[in-house]
Amino acid sequence: GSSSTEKFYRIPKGKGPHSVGCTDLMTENAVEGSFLRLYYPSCNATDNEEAPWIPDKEYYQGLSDFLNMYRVVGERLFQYYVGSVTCPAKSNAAFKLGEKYPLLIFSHGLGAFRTIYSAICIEMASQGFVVAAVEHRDESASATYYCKKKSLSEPREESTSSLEKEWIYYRKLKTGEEERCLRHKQVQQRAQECIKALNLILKINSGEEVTNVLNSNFDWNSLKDSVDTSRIAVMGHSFGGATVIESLSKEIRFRCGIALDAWMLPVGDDIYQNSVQQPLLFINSEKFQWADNILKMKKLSSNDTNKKMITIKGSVHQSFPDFTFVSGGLIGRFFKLKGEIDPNEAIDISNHASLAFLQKHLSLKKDFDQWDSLVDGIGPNVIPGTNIDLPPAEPE
Ligand SMILES: CCN(CC)CCN(C[C@]12C[C@](c3ccc(C(F)(F)F)cc3)(C1)C2)C(=O)Cn1c(SCc2ccc(F)cc2)nc(=O)c2c1C=CC2
Repeated sequence: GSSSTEKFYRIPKGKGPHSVGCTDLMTENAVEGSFLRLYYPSCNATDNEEAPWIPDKEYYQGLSDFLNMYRVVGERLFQYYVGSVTCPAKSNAAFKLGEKYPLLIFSHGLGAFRTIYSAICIEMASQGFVVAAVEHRDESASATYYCKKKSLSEPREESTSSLEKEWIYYRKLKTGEEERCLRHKQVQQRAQECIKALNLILKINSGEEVTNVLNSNFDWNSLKDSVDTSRIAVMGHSFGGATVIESLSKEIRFRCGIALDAWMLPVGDDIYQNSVQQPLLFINSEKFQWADNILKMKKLSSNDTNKKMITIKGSVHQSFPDFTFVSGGLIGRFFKLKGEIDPNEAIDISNHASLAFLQKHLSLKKDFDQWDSLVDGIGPNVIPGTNIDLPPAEPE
């Protein structure tokens, strides 16, 4: 129904000129394959349904593991509270032809997965981006899966739409295990998965046939010659922010990056030998950051005018993922899913600053430069740099 509460707890629609579709793509019957949710400008498909926000119950089980809850409790809680939430994008809607769109690769955070940053991805798609939100198989996601090869002995009737899904759950840190070591290995795999996703989209753009092991009726051939292969960026939240930095240093075709509340621990020390040449925007929340984390960002940005940092006042770490929109006031504040700032205001600041930064560094011909002041930390609820007090700089 359209009761007021439902509208209140909804993931915001894209505000740009395009309707948005979304569809899932998985290649290879192996953990080494690519798995991504594509958000894209679509024709105004009225008869398509909105996509399910969290498509399998195993994601609830993975979230319970991640949040140290009993699965039997977590699964029912999530099913009850968010089981019917859809994301405001039309499932498998026809791709909007006629324009070459810049490409954005999105990397999720620790314990997250590909579908829960839909407010950001849908806004970017509505503004004319093709967005590939990858699902990482480094065991940092709450849950993910790959489709096992159909064994020859199995009945081969076409009707068997049920895929044999092999689930991989969140890997907790083992006692005595060095977190830096595990996270550094994971961030390298995550960067490779972003580069693999980039190559996959470019392959599709060139008109090459790609096998989607998921049963979807989306016509991937409609993406032929629709991606602007010279305008590609990478974006991510928290662990995904570290993945942005690693991906930029490994892949020059990523022309710039946006790190949302980056978690710098996984970033190896070698990165500070100026191996990130591309422009990079750090968009930080007020409450998540701490001195050591900020100092690593500053070390990376050492007097490089192409590296910018802004902080959104009143925001928290969870102001970027979708839970900030679907949780009620009480739960939202208890779990720190909402800050003092209204969640919609916070995501608008983040998205507008991102669009302005992307226009500047991908030389887009849009009107996103209207938000240039935000990238300089000028505007309501935003400050340049950080609110964190840093120790006085070491004398040179
Ligand atoms: C439990 C102890 N600890 C395990 C390591 C988790 C501690 N934790 C804070 C949490 C995530 C929290 C959360 C989410 C979601 C609900 C829900 F109820 F709304 F679903 C509740 C409560 C619990 C806030 C984080 O890890 C924060 N964080 C995240 S959170 C990304 C995420 C994951 C799942 C989501 F559903 C939404 C967002 N991504 C990162 O890359 C990094 C960090 C920290 C450093 C690097």
